[in-house]
Amino acid sequence: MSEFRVPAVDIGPYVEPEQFTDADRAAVARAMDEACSTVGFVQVLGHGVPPSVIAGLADAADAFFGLDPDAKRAYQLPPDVNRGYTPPKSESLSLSLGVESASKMNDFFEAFNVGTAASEFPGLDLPESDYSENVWPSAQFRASVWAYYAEAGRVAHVLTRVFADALGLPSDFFEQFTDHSLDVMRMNNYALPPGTVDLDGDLTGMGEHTDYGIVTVLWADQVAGLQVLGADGAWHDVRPADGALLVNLGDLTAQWTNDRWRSTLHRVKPPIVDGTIERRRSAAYFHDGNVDALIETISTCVDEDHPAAYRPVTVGEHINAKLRGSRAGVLYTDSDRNARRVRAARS
Ligand SMILES: O=C(O)CCC(=O)C(=O)O
Ligand SMILES: [Fe+2]
Repeated sequence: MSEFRVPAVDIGPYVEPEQFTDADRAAVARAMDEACSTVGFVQVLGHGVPPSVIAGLADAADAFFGLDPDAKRAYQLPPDVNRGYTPPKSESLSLSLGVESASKMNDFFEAFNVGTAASEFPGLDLPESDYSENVWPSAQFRASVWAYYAEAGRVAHVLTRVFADALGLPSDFFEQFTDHSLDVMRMNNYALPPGTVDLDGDLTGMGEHTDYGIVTVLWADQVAGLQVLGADGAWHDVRPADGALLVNLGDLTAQWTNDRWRSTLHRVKPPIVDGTIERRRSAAYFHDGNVDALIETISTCVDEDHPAAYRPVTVGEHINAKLRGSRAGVLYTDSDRNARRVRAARS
């Protein structure tokens, strides 16, 4: 069996263009094309996010998740508002895929979501239901989380420029779809108090899913748990290398590229040590695109051997159908292919 590996790509030549040549950038774009075509997950180096900003994010998440359950629940919002606190076992990501979890148990992660708000674009009439305002447990939390949010957003934007080059498109191709991008960051905490862990039950940290948008920038600590479904049909453990951010493609990119690039299935199954869950943390920054952008397969990705596989969809339509699955328990039904891949991997 061939060894599963998440390729590393150093995007330094795009982050600090003046220090590199066009040939350096072309090499990055080629490496990205290879990674996106084969795995759909990439270890990104040279991203330029200061370690102090990452440490600030981790500290803010630790401080919040360390509060009493009641204090955390004060920041819970209705399921149709994708912001604020999500208690453990209130979502089921596999429902976003059209698959019910074997035990019908919800995922045990808890999360805190922040995102882009309509008020950031006073000149545009953006729907508040998508671009909801944030809630902030403290000024310190807000400053630290927002500093990282800005950095992750910058990295996501740089990545779309790498993608455009890798796909042979004009470098600014994605700008028209992302100038008021509906971005959301989910900070995840995988932990259950000692004594509450039912070792015989189905312990899913986060159920299998694909991400919904264009690209995800994922910071994760190095505790095991993240698993990626390889082209070989098996689940593989993935841990970020020192200093790396994990990057994976979402459904909209698979759709744009007619599956030349992969929106890779992944899930989280944190290890159990001495009868308790080894705590794990992550923060997924979802770069989803403008709510009103129409995603149509890129013409260079369609030919006789690769007929167009998807009907055009707006970002808002797709993201909301998916969120109704994960957050509101309404099974998503437009993804037979992915649901089949998950069932095949289970058996
Ligand atoms: O915790 C992780 O490493 C993955 C999280 C994830 O897949 C998500 O939030 O969509
Ligand atoms: Fe994900």
